[in-house]
Amino acid sequence: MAKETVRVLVTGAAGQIGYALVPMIARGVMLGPDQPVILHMLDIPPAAEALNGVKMELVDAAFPLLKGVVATTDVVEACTGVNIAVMVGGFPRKEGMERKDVMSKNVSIYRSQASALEKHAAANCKVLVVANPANTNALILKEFAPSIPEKNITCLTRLDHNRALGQISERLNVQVSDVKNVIIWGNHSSTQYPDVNHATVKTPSGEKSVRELIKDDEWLNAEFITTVQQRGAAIIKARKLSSALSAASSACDHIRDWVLGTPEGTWVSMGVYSDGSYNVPAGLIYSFPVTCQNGEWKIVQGLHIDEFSRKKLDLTADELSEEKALAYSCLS
Ligand SMILES: NC(=O)c1ccc[n+]([C@@H]2O[C@H](COP(=O)([O-])OP(=O)(O)OC[C@H]3O[C@@H](n4cnc5c(N)ncnc54)[C@H](O)[C@@H]3O)[C@@H](O)[C@H]2O)c1
Ligand SMILES: O=C(O)C[C@H](O)C(=O)O
Repeated sequence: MAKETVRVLVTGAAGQIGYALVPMIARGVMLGPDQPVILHMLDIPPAAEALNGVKMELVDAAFPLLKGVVATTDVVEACTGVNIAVMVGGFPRKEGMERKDVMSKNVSIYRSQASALEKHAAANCKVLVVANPANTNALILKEFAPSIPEKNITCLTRLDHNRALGQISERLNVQVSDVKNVIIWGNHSSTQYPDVNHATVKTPSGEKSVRELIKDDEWLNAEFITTVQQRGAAIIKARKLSSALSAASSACDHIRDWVLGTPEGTWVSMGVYSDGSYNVPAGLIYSFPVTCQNGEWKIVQGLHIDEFSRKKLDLTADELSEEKALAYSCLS
């Protein structure tokens, strides 16, 4: 029997991540090759013409799974009936702007879009915030959409997770698909902690720990961590634009695993509402290792955290607490 069509919202759809993301969704990369979709694309009035151009291209590409396209600058129309919301739209930092200026603009965007989602999205809509500061935008969205269950509001750290897998695979000269169970803890920022202490690689003689195979703790505890933390900045330096295809692909990975489940024995990283696991303060959107089943994520419990890791988990939590305070000060 054909599956019921799913409505997927992409905000900021005329931007560069949007341009990479919408064809992936229309091709079934996000929800599977048998899942029909209707795309809802939102942008702001100055981008309306470009947004219409993206819609024209979607029509021209004749995607068999794409059952309709709503391209609009009206947030209510965009949010109505959506089952999945990927929030990419936001205000980027410009020359001469203070961090607080950007935070205050995004806080007000996420506050109003939270209300629209709460009122008009389908029941049980799953939300992924991509736009920076991703964790804090997601937290504001949660605060202003109190009737959306907190477990339904997440932010993207899967790109950082995938970057960590990529670095390990390059270093060991193994297939990236044979590396698993890295963890990104904390904020999608340069304080994030990419942790390989539980990561493994599939080898002809069985699964081996990444530390055992790399045999270079100095590299793993320093250069590897900063490379992953700074990868976004390195892409901006190289492309003069921030990451887009990898961000779009990772957003698809995030939603696919959330909806369709993580493979047995594998976890992924997602920014989720902290319940105090691993002594991370409750009430932050913090990236944890999670497994997903039946459309629900669960934080992986019981992993040993050594002293080195503890400091890093706390540092990125402190930054998130500061961002939260800054966001609240913008609201008052
Ligand atoms: N979490 C991650 O891993 C990750 C990775 C890459 C980029 N990002 C962030 O994603 C965001 C988007 O990046 P991009 O390169 O696509 O930027 P972009 O500037 O190309 O696109 C952003 C789009 O958002 C639109 N927009 C602005 N305000 C809006 C609003 N109120 N409602 C709807 N749309 C609005 C803009 O008009 C623009 O089309 C940025 O904040 C970027 O820093 C996050
Ligand atoms: O680093 C950035 O500012 C862009 C984005 O968040 C990324 O990680 O590529």
